[in-house]
Amino acid sequence: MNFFDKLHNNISQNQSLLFVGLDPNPEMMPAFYQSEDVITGLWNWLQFIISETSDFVCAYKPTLGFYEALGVPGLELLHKILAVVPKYIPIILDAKHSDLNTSTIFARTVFTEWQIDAITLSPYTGQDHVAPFLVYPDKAVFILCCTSNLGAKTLQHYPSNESPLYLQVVKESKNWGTPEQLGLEVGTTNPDILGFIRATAPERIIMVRSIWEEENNFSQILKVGLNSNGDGLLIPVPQDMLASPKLSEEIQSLRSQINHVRNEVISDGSTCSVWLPDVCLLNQHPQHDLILQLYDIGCIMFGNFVQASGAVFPYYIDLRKIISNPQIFNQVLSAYEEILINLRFDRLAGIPYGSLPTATGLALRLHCPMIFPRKEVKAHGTRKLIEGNFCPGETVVVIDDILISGKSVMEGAEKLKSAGLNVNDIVVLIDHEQGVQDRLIENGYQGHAVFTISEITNTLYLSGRINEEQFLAFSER
Ligand SMILES: O=c1ccn([C@@H]2O[C@H](COP(=O)(O)O)[C@@H](O)[C@H]2O)c(=O)[nH]1
Repeated sequence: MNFFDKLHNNISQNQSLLFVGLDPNPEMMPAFYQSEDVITGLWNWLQFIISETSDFVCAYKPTLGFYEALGVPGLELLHKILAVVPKYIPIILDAKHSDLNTSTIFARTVFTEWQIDAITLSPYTGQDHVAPFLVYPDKAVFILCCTSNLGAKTLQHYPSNESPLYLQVVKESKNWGTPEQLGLEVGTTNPDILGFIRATAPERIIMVRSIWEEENNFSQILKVGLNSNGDGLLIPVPQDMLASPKLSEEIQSLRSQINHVRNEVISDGSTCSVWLPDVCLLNQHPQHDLILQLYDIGCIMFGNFVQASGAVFPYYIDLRKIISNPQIFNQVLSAYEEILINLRFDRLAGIPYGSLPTATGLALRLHCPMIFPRKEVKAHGTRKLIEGNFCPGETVVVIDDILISGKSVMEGAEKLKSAGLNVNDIVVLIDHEQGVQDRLIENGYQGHAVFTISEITNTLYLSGRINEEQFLAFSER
């Protein structure tokens, strides 16, 4: 089971967003455990914490630095602790690892040998550093975006409060991994900061830190950080509570207070005016979320746009942007894949230039060879009309982005046919409708589309993304 599912199972099973730090910090160890040698005392204390809290938390978070500071016995203690945490509770190792040259080997050790579920990472070495951790599909990372440390302010708020670096970290790291694999770590006592981060990353899990430093902000912090389902936050159990002999009672009381705020957020959300259009899930398009995401990243634009044919449409679709957003690109590939698995073909062919990345992604996913017809034939070199290897007589499925008149995709298909290949099926993401499918059939092709332009506009309108005027501009075309 992957980290995300394991976490969500625990959140619903234990009805808790709380996580507990399993930190062998001798300075915080209660007096009761101090008569023994330090490692034994810490081991007994941490075991007590686990037994008192395992029914009331969604995750545990050991901090690597505390174990390392105890030397070899500390690392042995870490392994003992990892072994006694119930297997169904995910473990997030707080390592804030950031070294590029050790990331591959460190990821392997932590995820395969130590069987840790997730790890915290610092963002400054960029995606190159995070990628080795993301090659483990069942594991996750939390990117440190913001800390409450006063000394960090000059960096985090650089260059200005309107456009602070910490928000840039959030925006950039969203491109590194899916919401299931990449969450954010945010230390703050300021509800505004958490609110900005939540608005920038509505889909991410945020592990909050330091929120207990100003306890009177508690409810406000939760309200801005929780998503509309009343989750999306991982909340730490205050450190001093872990030294209490009544830990189990205290953590249950804290859980109730948090769940009270969660319920308020859920009921506020259910009476909000934008809820109504979304409420009928029965009519929701299967690719509803993908449509909204394509709109949100600017692939679907409104206005009067002149098409290659000279016609003016009330929209323009620019699917070339997808490649800059790996998470959405992945979903787009899955949507094509659902259609392709029902077709018979020997090779995939992308139509240049817009559909070459998609065809390449699909070729890798489906382990299927790819070719492409050139847009223009070079006057030098091989002068090939078609790039890639093929055998005449093979069947090729053509991949394109959008069908408007069908002209460009049919031109590509004709080039493939002139080289002795069979082309029956054309698969696109968007069908503009207005008779283009019939035109394909008249020319001997079967068109398949993930969604039509009316499905897109209906979804955008029902979700409140476009207004009535924009919606009607489509229906009246
Ligand atoms: O909104 C649009 C409209 C067109 N394109 C580009 O045009 C072709 C499809 O046009 P046909 O008339 O079917 O030849 C498509 O491949 C795009 O490259 C677009 O991107 N967005």
